[in-house]
Amino acid sequence: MSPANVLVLGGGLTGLSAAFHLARQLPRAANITLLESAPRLGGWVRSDRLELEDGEGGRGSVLLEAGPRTLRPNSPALLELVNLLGLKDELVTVPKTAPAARNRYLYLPPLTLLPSTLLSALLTPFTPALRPLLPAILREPLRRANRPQGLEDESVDGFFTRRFGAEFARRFASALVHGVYAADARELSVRAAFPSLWAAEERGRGSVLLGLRAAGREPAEDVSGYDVGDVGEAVEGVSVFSFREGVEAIPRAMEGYLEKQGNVRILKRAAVLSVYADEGDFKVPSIELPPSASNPTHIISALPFQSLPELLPDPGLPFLIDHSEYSTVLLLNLIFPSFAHPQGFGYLVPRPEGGYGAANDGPGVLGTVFDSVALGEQDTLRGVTKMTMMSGGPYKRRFGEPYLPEFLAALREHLGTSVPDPLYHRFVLQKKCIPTPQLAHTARISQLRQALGERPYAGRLELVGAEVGGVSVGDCVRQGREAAGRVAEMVRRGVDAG
Ligand SMILES: C=Cc1c2[nH]c(c1C)Cc1[nH]c(c(CCC(=O)O)c1C)Cc1[nH]c(c(C)c1CCC(=O)O)Cc1[nH]c(c(C)c1C=C)C2
Repeated sequence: MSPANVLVLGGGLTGLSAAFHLARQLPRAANITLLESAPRLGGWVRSDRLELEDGEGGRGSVLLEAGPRTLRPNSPALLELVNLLGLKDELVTVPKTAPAARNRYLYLPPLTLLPSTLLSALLTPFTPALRPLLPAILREPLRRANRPQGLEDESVDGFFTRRFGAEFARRFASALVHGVYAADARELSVRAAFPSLWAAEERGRGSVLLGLRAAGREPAEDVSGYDVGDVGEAVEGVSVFSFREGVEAIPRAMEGYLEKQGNVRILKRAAVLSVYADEGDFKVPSIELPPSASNPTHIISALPFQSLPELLPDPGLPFLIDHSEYSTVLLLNLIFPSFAHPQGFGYLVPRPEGGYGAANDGPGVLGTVFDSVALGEQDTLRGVTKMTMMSGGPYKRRFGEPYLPEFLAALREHLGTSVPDPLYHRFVLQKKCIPTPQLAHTARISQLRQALGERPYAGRLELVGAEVGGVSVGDCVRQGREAAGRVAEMVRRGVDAG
């Protein structure tokens, strides 16, 4: 049997993970081509080490992240990658007992520590800013079930308003959505964005809190089907982790592995214009592609869904895909001379009372991560404070001319303290970096899956990525692994041409 030709589109985490697992599973039975339009692989993940002086004669380096900075150990697919790529000794871990794990703040104002346990929630009357929110939490389990019959989806804001009241939704749900999707809770689908909350309401017979409590007693995802080696033990009791050289250690190590495989070709600065599906091999017209890649038997696309309607000249699929919306985030990495600030992961800022777009929005800050609290170990320059401010998303501001003093003024206001001028700062604009699933997203994705199972695709075109299976790093690498597994299975069974 001639080898299958598998084309992987997109060299972000999902595409890299797909190519990595394919190469491991089909070392001889497939030619694998990975195509990336950018000059580098890794997608939104980017870690840069910067040499710096502290202004008092001290020299050293700091690690800056332009994308995700911490990873959660609840993803067996991610732990498996750490093991297979030999990254265990590079781990930087944050124990569950550390301030960076326990303390998250909300700018209500003032900056307010969120209770992390039920007991601390009951003590919130001593925190004046949280006092109005406590009754909403205490009443929720007693509130009768109120999901309208037949309701298939609703906005995150609608969901929280129904169970906890409008004020709780504005202050808490909007901040939660800022901290994960950089989006407007009034537009985001709760079923797609927070499936565990939607399921908890069902499990708790109407009460989200009772449902979450029951879910908390269930065992974590089973790692037995994954080759996690001794990484499971290394992350026991760990809240989040990264690596000495940052999250980009993962895509760099995958690229290093792929470069050594004889049946894998990586093409950067290379994009495809269209994909035609017929009963035989796909046709991917491109002057840049070798024949094995321009007539692939299987395609795994990890491209953002926003680029797919142009790529697939098939009226059915783009119709299902075309509803994708994304958040654009303007990120500000800051290095300060060390100064005292609350010790925790960081803080989130809820939606302003008057909504977005008001004159006093300032730079539209969604939240700030106190990087050096969790990941100070990555830096060799001592005596500095590292933070990242995130802005944009639903705030309707221009991104053209970010203005540092505006951000520093916002930070001073949020922290309620004086903040020194930074030793270093950089702005990074991440355009359309997080998908924001709209209402009925889950239903559209099931229709899409069904269409891809039918002819002419018949399972030979996989569409994977944050739009389909979740936005965390663990979700992305799991999807790449699963798509690779399905393709490998088809290739082994000799199903390569419809
Ligand atoms: C202020 C903006 C943002 C912060 N992080 C992100 C944005 C847009 C991006 C982001 N954060 C999370 C994810 C999901 C992936 C994952 O690892 O789970 C993404 C894409 C995780 C997350 N961050 C916060 C919460 C509640 C979650 C969900 C999972 C969890 O409970 O850990 C809160 C949070 N995010 C930011 C801050 C400053 C913050 C809380 C203080 C920054």
